[in-house]
Amino acid sequence: MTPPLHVVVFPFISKGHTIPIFDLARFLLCRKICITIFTTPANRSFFSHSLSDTNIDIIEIPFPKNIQGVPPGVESTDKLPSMSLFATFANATKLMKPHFEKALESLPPVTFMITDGFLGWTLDSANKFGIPRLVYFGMNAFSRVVSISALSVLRTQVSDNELFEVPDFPWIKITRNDFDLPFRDREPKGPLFDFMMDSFMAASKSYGLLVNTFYELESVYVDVCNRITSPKSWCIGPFCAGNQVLYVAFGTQAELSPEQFKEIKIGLEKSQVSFLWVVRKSLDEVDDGFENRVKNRGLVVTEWVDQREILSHGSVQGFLSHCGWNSVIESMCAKVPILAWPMMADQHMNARMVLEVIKIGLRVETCDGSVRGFVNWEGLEKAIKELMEGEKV
Ligand SMILES: O=c1ccn([C@@H]2O[C@H](COP(=O)(O)OP(=O)(O)O[C@H]3O[C@H](CO)[C@@H](O)[C@H](O)[C@H]3O)[C@@H](O)[C@H]2O)c(=O)[nH]1
Repeated sequence: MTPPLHVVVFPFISKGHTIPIFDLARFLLCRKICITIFTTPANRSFFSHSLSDTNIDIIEIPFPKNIQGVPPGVESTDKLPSMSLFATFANATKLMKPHFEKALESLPPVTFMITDGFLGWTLDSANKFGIPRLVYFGMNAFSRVVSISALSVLRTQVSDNELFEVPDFPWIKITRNDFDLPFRDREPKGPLFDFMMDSFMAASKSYGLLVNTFYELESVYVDVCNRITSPKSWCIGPFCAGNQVLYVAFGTQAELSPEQFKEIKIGLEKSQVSFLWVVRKSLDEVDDGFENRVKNRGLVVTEWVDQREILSHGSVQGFLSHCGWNSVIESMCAKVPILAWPMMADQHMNARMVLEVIKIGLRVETCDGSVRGFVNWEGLEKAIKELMEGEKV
């Protein structure tokens, strides 16, 4: 058996950079990737608390002491007395390099690392250990390419509030004041500028950029980004939608054979999706370890639930349903697409309506292609993946 992929993750020590990385890490966990995440002692409790439901290994390495202007114990940008200390703070992280490398030495083989763009110094460590570095920058493709394209105009005399066309995107008008200091200066310089240039330089020599966006949202800007900058930007967001939950419930009357039950369990396990499965009777007399194997992403409930509330939860992105009319209409109201698995009564007609008339769902595949056929785990896994990930397999 091939060993699981192992990824080292090092978010920048600021909440706005760390929180999306937690989402990304969960996304990787769902794909059976082992994760080791780095942070500093003062951030440890935030990490442990936020990741308490996962098996992510947290390694803390000391944050440098006696950094001028940075009070002792301040290890996150939200705790800085003033953001004017940002460059000093961010530059101080470079002193963590020996600790980071010492920790890397003792880890099992690392497949790749994902480190924040502001931790540009990790590129050197990555190269030393022969580990590809993927960079996470908090910004989207639009902000990035519009800023790059505007550089030539910022070098001119254009005044602070004068609208100008962005050279590569003439339909966008911005002003010099849309940029922070020192970047809006005609000739920007200073510690923050130098720090950013170093960060961008390190990113450009890395393996790839992970962007918290999706291609369809800003395809024009992503395409330009990939044309004028390197390495490639991979749009794998939105990270916050990484934990999409499939709600599985077959109403109050449908009966499933033990064989069919077994296939559902395997299908849910293999699909790797997060799920909430409401069953009318307990899963099995024999404990086959199913609930334990899916414990970080799947929940089986045997009690009555508030289905409407579940469907209206933002994480629920799909409903594997028997297509009882109440379930269909509740799913529609909650704007949740349906994976239809009709079983009896009007449900077959409802499924046809869902698929062929209002087109708000897909259907599970039966072994013999008939509407009442047995559904094996492969057919179920395939349909779940298509519904949840848009992947036609
Ligand atoms: O734990 C639970 C289980 C069910 N529900 C609710 O119970 C209702 C279930 O209704 P439905 O989805 O229509 O399923 P059935 O109970 O199976 O419905 C029967 O009645 C429907 C309406 O006539 C028919 O369309 C179905 O084929 C028939 O099986 C829905 O409102 C659900 O929200 C909960 O709130 N919590």
